[in-house]
Amino acid sequence: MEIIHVSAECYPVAKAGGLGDVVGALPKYQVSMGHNAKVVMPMYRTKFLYQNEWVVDFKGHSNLGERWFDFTVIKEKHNELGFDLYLIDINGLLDREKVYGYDDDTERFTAFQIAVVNWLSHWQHKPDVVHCHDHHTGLIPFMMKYCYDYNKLADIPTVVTIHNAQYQGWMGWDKSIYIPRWDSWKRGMLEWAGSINPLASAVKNAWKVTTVSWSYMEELRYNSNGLEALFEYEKGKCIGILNGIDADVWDPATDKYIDNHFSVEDVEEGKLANKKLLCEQFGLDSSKPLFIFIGRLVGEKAADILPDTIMSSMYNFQGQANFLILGSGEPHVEWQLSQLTHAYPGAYNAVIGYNEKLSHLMYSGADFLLMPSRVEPCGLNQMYAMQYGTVPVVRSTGGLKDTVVDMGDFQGWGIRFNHASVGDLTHSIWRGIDLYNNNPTHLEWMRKRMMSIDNSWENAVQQYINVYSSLK
Ligand SMILES: Nc1ncnc2c1ncn2[C@@H]1O[C@H](COP(=O)(O)OP(=O)(O)O[C@H]2O[C@H](CO)[C@@H](O)[C@H](O)[C@H]2O)[C@@H](O)[C@H]1O
Repeated sequence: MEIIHVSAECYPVAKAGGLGDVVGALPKYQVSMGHNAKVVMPMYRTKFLYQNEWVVDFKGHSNLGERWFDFTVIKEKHNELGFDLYLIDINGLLDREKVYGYDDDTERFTAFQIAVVNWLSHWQHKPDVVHCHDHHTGLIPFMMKYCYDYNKLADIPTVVTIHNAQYQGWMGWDKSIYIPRWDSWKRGMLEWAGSINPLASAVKNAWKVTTVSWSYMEELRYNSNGLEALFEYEKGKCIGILNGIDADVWDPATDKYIDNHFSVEDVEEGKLANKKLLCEQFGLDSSKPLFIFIGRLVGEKAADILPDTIMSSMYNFQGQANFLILGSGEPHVEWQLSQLTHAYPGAYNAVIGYNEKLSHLMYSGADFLLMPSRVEPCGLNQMYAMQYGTVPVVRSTGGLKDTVVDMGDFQGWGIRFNHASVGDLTHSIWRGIDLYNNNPTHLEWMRKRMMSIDNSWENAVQQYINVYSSLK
């Protein structure tokens, strides 16, 4: 099958979070199973662009309201990622270093989507499916059906995958002129609650909607930032498919970012060697359990409860644990987490920023990973942690619920709790400290158990292929 993935992120070209990981891996595994998967994304000015060779595939032009723009589609020459990678360049809009966070993100991603459909409309043949990811590509199913210039694409099946329904790309109706000439009788197919809502539009117009875990699919019907009724109405075309993890990147036996490789057999020795490195680097005590947090410091991840949880753990458990945080996000949380380094030298440290290499060392050297997320569609961190024998300490929600079984349950290997609160998280940290200090044999068993779980992409890929096939 020929599958076109359209996304704002794709690792290692540009990644801001889990979306990048998924779009960097899923097409590669689809290709390895005999399909012809391609990715098209914006041409940001990232390292990957300058380190690889490109050929021009197409040049076109279009309008964003009254603004005329030229675009160029370039293709990576040597199939470095294991699939065809296309980048779309639009000067003045996409030629930036970061993926998101600019005042004109609406204009940037709308122009990107227009360029994608324009490019597809010039193809001599039709792909089997156009697979859009998140709201940045959410207007594409509408454009393919209802924009006069592009509705020859209307019979190509579209699938949208929701990685995160918190962000929906809302636009005021004044921006409706950005969308190329469209059938104004269909305005309802763009709208939700008075705005143009690209995510809602994707759910309405795509032939099939998927999200990244079964539990999150259920949750969307009662907690999806305003779209609950829509998910209830459209539930017939929605399906949950759990993400996999990319074993080429996330395997403690081969990980290019760590020096001390290990596998199930030598997990204790391997992890300890990495833990010692980490503790040396961050002034921590490797004889005590090491709890880490990696991720965006935002409300959705409940990063705001970390400072108080760390203070309460330091007070209640009298320095029996170490903490190391890596992340960036809301400034007041960044500030609080930085300040704590002065309060607890030797037991706590924080790196504010984004650091791919350090994240690998942390997954491999830590004992416990904290994920108190308020919302977690799938969560990759806990799956990476499990692959590296690090016990996930997670709130029972979304994909966390689907991938982690509490150690109190039959053959469980994780720690789960119910509320994103300082009390629940502190209690879970205590369960971790107790396990580490008083039951190391069971901890070792849990590490081996979680490392032998198969979270590979192969299974998920087959489910996506089944979805595409059902649309033929
Ligand atoms: N400061 C930092 N330095 C280095 N690495 C960092 C980092 N902050 C985050 N990361 C990395 O970014 C990724 C985060 O992935 P997640 O899936 O946990 O969350 P995210 O909310 O971005 O993804 C959304 O999409 C994914 C994919 O579908 C869903 O799993 C998830 O639930 C949903 O919220 C991991 O690879 C993590 O290691």
